[in-house]
Amino acid sequence: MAPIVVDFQNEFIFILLCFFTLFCYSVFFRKTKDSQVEFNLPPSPPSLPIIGHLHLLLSVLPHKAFQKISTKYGPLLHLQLFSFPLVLVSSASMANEIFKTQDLNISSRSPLAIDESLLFGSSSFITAPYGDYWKFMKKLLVTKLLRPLAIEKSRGMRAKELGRFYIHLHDKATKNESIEIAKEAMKFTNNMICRMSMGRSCSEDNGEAKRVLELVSQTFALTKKMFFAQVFRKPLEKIGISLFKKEIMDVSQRFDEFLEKILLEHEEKLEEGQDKDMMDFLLEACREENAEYNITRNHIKSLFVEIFLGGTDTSAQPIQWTMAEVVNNPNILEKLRDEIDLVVGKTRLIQETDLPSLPYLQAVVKEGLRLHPPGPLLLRTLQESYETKEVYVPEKTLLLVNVYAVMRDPDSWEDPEEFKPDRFLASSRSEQEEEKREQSLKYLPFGAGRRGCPAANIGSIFVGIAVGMMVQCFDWRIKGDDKVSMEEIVAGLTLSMAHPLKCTPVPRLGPFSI
Ligand code: HEM
Repeated sequence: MAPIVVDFQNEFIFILLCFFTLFCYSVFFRKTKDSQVEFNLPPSPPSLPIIGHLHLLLSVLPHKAFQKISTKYGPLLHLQLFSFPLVLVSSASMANEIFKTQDLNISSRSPLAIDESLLFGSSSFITAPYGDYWKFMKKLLVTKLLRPLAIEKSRGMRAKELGRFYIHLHDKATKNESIEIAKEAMKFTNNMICRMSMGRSCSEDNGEAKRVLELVSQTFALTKKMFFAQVFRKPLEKIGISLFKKEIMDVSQRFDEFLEKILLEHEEKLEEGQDKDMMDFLLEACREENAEYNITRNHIKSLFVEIFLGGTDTSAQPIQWTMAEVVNNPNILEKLRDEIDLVVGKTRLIQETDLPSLPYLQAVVKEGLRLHPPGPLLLRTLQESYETKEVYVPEKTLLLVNVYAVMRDPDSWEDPEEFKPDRFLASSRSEQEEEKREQSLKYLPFGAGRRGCPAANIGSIFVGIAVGMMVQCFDWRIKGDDKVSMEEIVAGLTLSMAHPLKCTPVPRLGPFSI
C-alpha cells in the first residue's frame, strides 16, 4: 500500500490524531513482553493516562518542565512517552557518573526523520549510530576542518568576516539604526561556517551563504514537525501514514539541489596546487575505492547540512545571550572593556589570536554558555542496559540529559542562577588544572564524551571574537534604558530569547580600517 502523505496545517487535529493512533497502537499492536518484566527502574513522577509524560515535552520550555520535576522527584527519573521509555538525568553528579561509566554505551542517537531526507535521514552523521560510518566521518571532520592546524589555516578568513561584521555595525551606528543582535550574529556565524567548509565556492558576493541561511531557517521552522513525525513514525507507518513528508522533503530537495551544484563546481574547479577545502577532501574520500568506509554523495550532502544546522544558530544564540548579560551588568561590561583596552589597545580591532590573553572575556563567554546553553537537552540512546545496585535501565531506552539543569544544579554551582564570570577565573596554574578537571564534570554546553560537540574550540572562538568586538568598539543603547528581559523560548533547535535583543550601537572607538 502506498503511504498516505499527511501535511497538517492544524496542529491540534494532528496531535489528536496522533494520540488516537498511539492509543490504538498500544492496545492492538504493542507486545506486552517488556511491560510484564519487573525492572528496578528509576523513580517515575505521576503521569497521564495513555500519553505518560508526553505533555512535559510538549511544554513551551521542556528543559524547565524537566528541571522542575527532577527537583521534586530526583536526579535520575524514568519517564514514559506512550509506551516508549525514557530516562532523564538532571544533576551534575548523575551526569558525571553516566558520562564516566557509560560513554560508549550512550554514544548513539536514534534517527530523527524520514530515511531519504537530507535532514537527519539515513545518511545523517549527527543521528548515526556509533560505528564505522560515524568514526570515518568524525575523523575527516576533525582532521580537515577542526583540528588546530586547520583552524590556524582558516584564521585569515575569519578575521575578514569579523572585519565585515564590524563595518556593518559601524554603518548602522552612524545611521543611528537599531539592530537585532541574534539576526546579525546568525549572518556572521553562517558566513564563517560556509567559508570554512565550502571555501572557494563561497565568495563574498555570490549569495551562497545567504542561500544556506534561508535553508537553515526553513529547517528550523520544521523541527517541531520533524520531532513529531519521528515520535509517531512507527505506529503511523503500520497504518500507512507518513507525517509531514512533503514539507520535510521539500526543504531536503532544496538543500540537495544547492549542494549538488556546489559539489559539481568543486569537481570541475580543483586546480593543481590550490588549497583544498572540506568538500574537496570528502569528494576525494568518495572516489577512493580502498577507503576505510565507502561514503556516497548523499553522505557528503547530509554532513554539510548538519554542519550548517549544527554550527550557525548554536554559535549565534550564545552571542546574543552573552551580550544581553553584559548589557544588564554594567560592572561586568566595564571590567571586560578594561581588559580588552589593556591587551588589545584602542587603535586596532580585536583578533582571535588575542583570545588566549583575555581570560576575563573567556570567562564571560563560558558563563554565558553555562546559563544559556543553546542545546539544553542532550538526546542519546542506551545500546545496552545500564545497571547499578539501585537501578536497572533496559537497553534501547532513550537517554535525555538536561544540561540546563546540570549547569544550574545548586549542589555543584554557587549562586547558580547568577551571571558571575569570575567563577571561571583561576589565579594559579595548579588551580587552573584543578578547576578544569572539576568543571569538565559539570560544565556541559558542548555535551560530553565521544559524541560531544567536535567543534567546541571553533564555537568558543566565534562567540569570543564577536562579543569581544561588540564590547570593544561600541556602547549599546537599549530602548527605554530598562533591563533586557531574559525570558526564554525554544525556537527551532536552540534555546533563544523570547524577546530578541534589539539595541543601537554607538561608536566608542575607531573607525578602524579593515
Ligand atoms: C558555541 C557553539 C556550539 C555549541 C554550544 C554546540 C553544542 C553542541 C552540542 C550540545 C552537541 C551535542 C553533544 C552531545 O550529545 O553530547 C553538539 C554536537 C555537534 N556539533 Fe556543536 N555546538 C557549537 C558549535 C558547532 C559548530 C560551529 C559546528 C560545526 C562546524 C558544530 C558541529 C556539531 C556536530 C557535527 C555535532 C554532532 C557530533 C556527533 O554526533 O558526533 N557545532 N554541539
